[in-house]
Amino acid sequence: MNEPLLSVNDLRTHFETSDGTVLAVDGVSFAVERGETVCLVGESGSGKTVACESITKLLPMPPGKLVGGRIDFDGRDLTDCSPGQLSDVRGKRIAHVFQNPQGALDPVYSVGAQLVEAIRLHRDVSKRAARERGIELLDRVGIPEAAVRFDEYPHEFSGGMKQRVVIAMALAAEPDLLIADEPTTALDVTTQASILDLLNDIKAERDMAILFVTHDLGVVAEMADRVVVMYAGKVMERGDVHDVFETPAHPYTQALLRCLPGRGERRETIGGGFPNPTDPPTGCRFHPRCPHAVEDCIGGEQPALEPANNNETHRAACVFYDEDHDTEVVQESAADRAAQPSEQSKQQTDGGHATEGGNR
Ligand SMILES: Nc1ncnc2c1ncn2[C@@H]1O[C@H](COP(=O)(O)OP(=O)(O)OP(=O)(O)O)[C@@H](O)[C@H]1O
Repeated sequence: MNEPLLSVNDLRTHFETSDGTVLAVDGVSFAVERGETVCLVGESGSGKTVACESITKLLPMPPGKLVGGRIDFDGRDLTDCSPGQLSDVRGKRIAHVFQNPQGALDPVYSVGAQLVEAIRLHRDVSKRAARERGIELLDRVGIPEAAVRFDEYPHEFSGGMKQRVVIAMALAAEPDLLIADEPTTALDVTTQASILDLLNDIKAERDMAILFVTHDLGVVAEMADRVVVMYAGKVMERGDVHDVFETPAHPYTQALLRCLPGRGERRETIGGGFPNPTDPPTGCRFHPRCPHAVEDCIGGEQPALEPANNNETHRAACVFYDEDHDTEVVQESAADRAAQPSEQSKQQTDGGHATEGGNR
């Protein structure tokens, strides 16, 4: 079998802060194959962005520290690269698109000048050829009258159009992997849908892989081939999108899926608070919020990712999938979930309360 394009193994990225060590990413493993979209999902603070930033060491301040693990990209260990080797990969083979397109564009230069620079950084072409390629790219990402708008400045573009420009700049390098971190969160629903369609079309045309970060499971359903569910710096579940949506194995994934709007009369929230990232619970990090938690969930380390539903590619980090426990206790199908109100919604109806997760 071919090696995956990207393979992240036991990645640990921590931040030293005055409150203690933030275990932002704490032993995370996943892979992205060529030409596929993998979605990283989980509540705010789960470590999705830090995991992505760790891949090309674009870590924010105060300096996050990659304290362990290995990141292999196309056969090269990125954790062991010199800054020069890393800059060959960053922006060329791996491009990033972030939530806020404003931050990615320089207000002082025209969109075209920035595109030409991005193109010439990666290709030895004349200014004229770069201009032609830039107009082609703007046209490809759905900017009307691309030749005219090429010479306009970022402030002359709407939020959705700016994000299209940023995607055009990312594509200038013809990357093998696009890391898209909540690229549509700041946009209205219609613009969001058209940008997602655009990314799907480009992926199919170019056989490009996408690592897509979102907390929106509706977006996952639109985009993902495979899903990695993160919680408090750990992977709780991963698998093919159909398996994870139809038979979610980890109680955390089941709870997240109940929060999808449109399933029942009101949008649910996951009960209990999100853990303190400097002092997360022992055992399964989700155990204080888990309706199925038993003694074995409380101590030690996060359970290993074990095959769920006898499927090697669908795995869950929950004690109920080891050989000592009865898996049926936590198994739930999409049909069961749609038919039954959850424990949390019962509590809400009974006057109990549930809180949105998130620590920022
Ligand atoms: N520069 C930093 N300094 C200290 N802690 C940080 C820093 N950046 C992120 N963190 C912490 O790392 C943890 C993971 O953050 P991260 O942004 O990766 O979460 P996320 O899942 O992407 O959330 P969101 O969906 O809100 O973007 C959080 O506890 C966050 O507060």
